[in-house]
Amino acid sequence: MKWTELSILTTNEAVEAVSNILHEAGASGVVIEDSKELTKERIDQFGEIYALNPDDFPKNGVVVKAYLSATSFLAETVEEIKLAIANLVNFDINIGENIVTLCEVDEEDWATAWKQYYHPVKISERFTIVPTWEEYTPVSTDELIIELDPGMAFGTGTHPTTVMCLQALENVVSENDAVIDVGTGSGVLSIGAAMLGAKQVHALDLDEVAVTAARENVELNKVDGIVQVFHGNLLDTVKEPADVVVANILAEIIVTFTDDAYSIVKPGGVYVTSGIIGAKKDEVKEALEKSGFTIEEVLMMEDWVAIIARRPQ
Ligand SMILES: C[S@@+](CC[C@H](N)C(=O)[O-])C[C@H]1O[C@@H](n2cnc3c(N)ncnc32)[C@H](O)[C@@H]1O
Repeated sequence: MKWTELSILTTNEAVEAVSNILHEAGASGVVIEDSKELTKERIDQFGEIYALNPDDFPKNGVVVKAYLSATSFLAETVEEIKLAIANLVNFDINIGENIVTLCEVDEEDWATAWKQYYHPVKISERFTIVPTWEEYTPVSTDELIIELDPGMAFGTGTHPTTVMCLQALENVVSENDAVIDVGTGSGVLSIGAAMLGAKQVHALDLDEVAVTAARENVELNKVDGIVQVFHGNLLDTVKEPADVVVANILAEIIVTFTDDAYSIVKPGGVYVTSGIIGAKKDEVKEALEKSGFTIEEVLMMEDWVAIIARRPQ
């Protein structure tokens, strides 16, 4: 299958907004190439500094690449994207040079394009995420290793929202808990919950590609006796209450089902939400409180927020 790669040369300031526009326009994946990445010092678990190839990065600014299926209404979609990006200046966002280029790529090329940026990374007190194609030896005995091949599903495990969700799960999942993971993507949060001792995890996603990727990753991490992956829309098909529910989707979606989440979280249980950009924090907090949750903690990483809320006893 052919895909169209849309490259936008923009600024650091605009990168989240541009990525959101691309996601909303139906892009099946976004790759960010930041000129600053080249000068950042990176040290892996063993103290080795690894080098990146300068040819993969822009000289200045940030290139955001999105992949659109050739079957979509490409010309219209590209025009809408250009317009939405140009409109960002009305919100005082500097969009820099805003050079937009298009090229055609094979599925195989984009499915593997991001692999060069993806290495083992310790993302919390206990979790290290290891791509399936990398060798890794645990540093300590209580380290929990999640092996992942996200394929075309969201969830390399290293996005700030995923990292915050895993950190939150580390604190709230207890032995034998029942957990629900809404929008499981690569399955990373469900696998994490199972490794933390959950006795059953119900993972679901609207995207069939994610369902397949999550099932493969669940098997790879040998938690298939605990995690079951389903195709489904939000909590529509979930009947069993859970001790912990996690949803790393978008703020706009989270606010639409806080009542359903309240009904499915057991009294005293926890609801972890993320996928929330800083500007939407209060809107999500209000929706959660209106449904009856008590906000326990708000985590922040870069411009992203995760909220830990509890259903009172
Ligand atoms: C930001 S990704 C999070 C993936 C993963 N949980 C993580 O933390 O890395 C959001 C996921 O939610 C899924 N999603 C979006 N809308 C949904 C809906 N209405 N019902 C179920 N899943 C949905 C998307 O397909 C995507 O896989």
